[in-house]
Amino acid sequence: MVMMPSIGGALRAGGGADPEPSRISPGTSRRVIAYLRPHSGKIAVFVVVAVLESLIVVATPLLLKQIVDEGILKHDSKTVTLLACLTAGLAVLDALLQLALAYIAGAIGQGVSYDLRIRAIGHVQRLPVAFFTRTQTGVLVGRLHTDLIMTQQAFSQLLMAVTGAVSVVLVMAELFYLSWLVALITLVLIPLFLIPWVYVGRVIQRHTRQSMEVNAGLAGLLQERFNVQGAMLSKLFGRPHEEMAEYEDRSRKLRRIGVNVVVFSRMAFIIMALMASLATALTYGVGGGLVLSGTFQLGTLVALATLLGRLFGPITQLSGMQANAVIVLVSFDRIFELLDLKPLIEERSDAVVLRSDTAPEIEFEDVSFRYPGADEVSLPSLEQNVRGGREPGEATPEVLRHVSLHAPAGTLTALVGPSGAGKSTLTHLVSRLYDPTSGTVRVGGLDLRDLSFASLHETVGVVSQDTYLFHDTIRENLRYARPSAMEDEVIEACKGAQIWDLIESLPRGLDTVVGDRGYRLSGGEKQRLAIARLLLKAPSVVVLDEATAHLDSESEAAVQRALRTALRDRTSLVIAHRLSTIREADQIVVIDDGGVRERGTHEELLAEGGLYAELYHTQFANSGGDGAAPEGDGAGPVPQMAAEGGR
Ligand SMILES: Nc1ncnc2c1ncn2[C@@H]1O[C@H](COP(=O)(O)OP(=O)(O)OP(=O)(O)O)[C@@H](O)[C@H]1O
Repeated sequence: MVMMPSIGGALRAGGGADPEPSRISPGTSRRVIAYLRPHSGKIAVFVVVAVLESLIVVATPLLLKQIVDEGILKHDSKTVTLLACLTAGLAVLDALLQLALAYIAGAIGQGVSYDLRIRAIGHVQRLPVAFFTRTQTGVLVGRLHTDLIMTQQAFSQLLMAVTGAVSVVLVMAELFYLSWLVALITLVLIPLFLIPWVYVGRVIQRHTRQSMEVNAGLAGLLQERFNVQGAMLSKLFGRPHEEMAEYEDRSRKLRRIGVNVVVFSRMAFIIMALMASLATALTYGVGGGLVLSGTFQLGTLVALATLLGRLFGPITQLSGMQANAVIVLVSFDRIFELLDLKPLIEERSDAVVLRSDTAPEIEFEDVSFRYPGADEVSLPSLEQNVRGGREPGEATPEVLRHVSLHAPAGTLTALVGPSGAGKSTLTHLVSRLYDPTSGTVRVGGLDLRDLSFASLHETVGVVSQDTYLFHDTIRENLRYARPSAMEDEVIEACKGAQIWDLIESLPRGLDTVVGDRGYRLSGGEKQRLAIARLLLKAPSVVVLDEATAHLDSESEAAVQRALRTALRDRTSLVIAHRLSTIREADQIVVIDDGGVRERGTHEELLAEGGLYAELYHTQFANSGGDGAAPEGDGAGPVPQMAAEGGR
């Protein structure tokens, strides 16, 4: 179209001026169009209705011309009445068509955002845990939620502006039909106003992306600080004035950007309104002279003036189109960026199902591992609150080196070793949170990478040290492991986990809400709930990270009994912090510096006098015991065998 700047061109130009924050990746428009394809039926109806509506827009000035020339000037009241009624009827039809357009535009806009949202959430669900360890939750949520709300609004408005484009074309055609001179003057005038408009569009584009980023960053920060753990940390260690200064700084940025966006958006409208007024004055100036000289009729002048009013209306609407197109493209681009992140852990198309009714053996064969680097799993824009940022191509060290390990079916393997030795990493590989960099992890003789996700989840159950509970009732938290579980099964699991007595004593029993992340429960209670959740799931492989937190002897004994039930007849890999667990283990594997240093039973390893014996004695020496003490209670924690004996 002659009078409209290319939106893509304006965006690219804007990107050139400020490459980082405002650049839209090449191909974004093409990908957006792909999302429109499923809605092509609705779009076709929309275009037909838009054309009909625009035809009404251009028909009215012609009717007015007839009223003046054939009715008023010829004193024909019947023609005046008839044409006036027709004009009114068209105005009503126009209103109804506009309503229909708004409905269809809304349906298309919402439909596209729905598709994009479902795709994006589904994709994020498939991303590896490494992605979540690097990404700031609030920033991610902002991108998936706030951005998409903005997109759907902008998208509907964008479609509405399309009707404006059709009107502009038809109005210009009619202008030429009525007076080529006025039409030419209009055509010359419009580009003069488009120059400042293109500039305004670029500024709006830059500010839109900046505002999305600052908004997401602030949301991320608030989410981090205003959850129970964040709030607690901030109260204990935080510096409220500095933190407040940070919030103020970000809010100030938002305020500045917001003011700029309002001013520049308004400026676009002002330019358009000014153009309309100047063009009308020009029409009456030039056209008035032409009427006086008898070149054209008064009716034509009225029609021209009306038409010009109808031209600048849609152009004004189109000026919003640029800003809306920018919002849509920027938001889509940000979601596409996320969709382009490849999930590192995928289910094979020919994945096999592991029979999980009997406990399988676990085997590590020459496994080495390093955590994936930021470039492989994350996006710099999702780590924006991290001070100092990250280095591109940042290499990560090898955490496990040539680990070979065999845990026979139905046995308990205790993992011990200094802090940072790689024990948790080893267990992460069994639940396939990560895949080894080299070597193979097998469960039941099958490579984990060959298993279907469903059977892997069914087979392997995990109880981590830091129990995570949703802000929901105890019942729902437990049933998360098996939504089909009946009430008596839930109770049975609670009894097995030694937590039923406590639940029964609560006024609301299983309907007690546990609080954000289970904050209303003690450490021991939370771990027992986690064990109940595991029992409900009844996996044949258990990966357990024992709590290191000190429990009183009563909860200590309860957790110990719960564990005994949880581990019975299962193949288990336990990061052991309690002597009783270590002593009950069929084998103890000592991990040190990413490798297996020793393995054997408690007695064998003590007799060997190696690292295990050293850790064991150091620990008891530290706690004032003589090495014989643990025999007595058997349930005492091995206080940071890890930390104190560490490297
Ligand atoms: N998500 C991660 N990304 C990168 N490196 C990690 C990650 N998690 C752990 N590491 C590193 O891997 C090494 C092994 O950590 P791991 O948690 O497996 O040790 P651990 O033996 O379980 O220690 P602890 O007893 O203290 O829990 C450490 O050097 C740690 O810094």
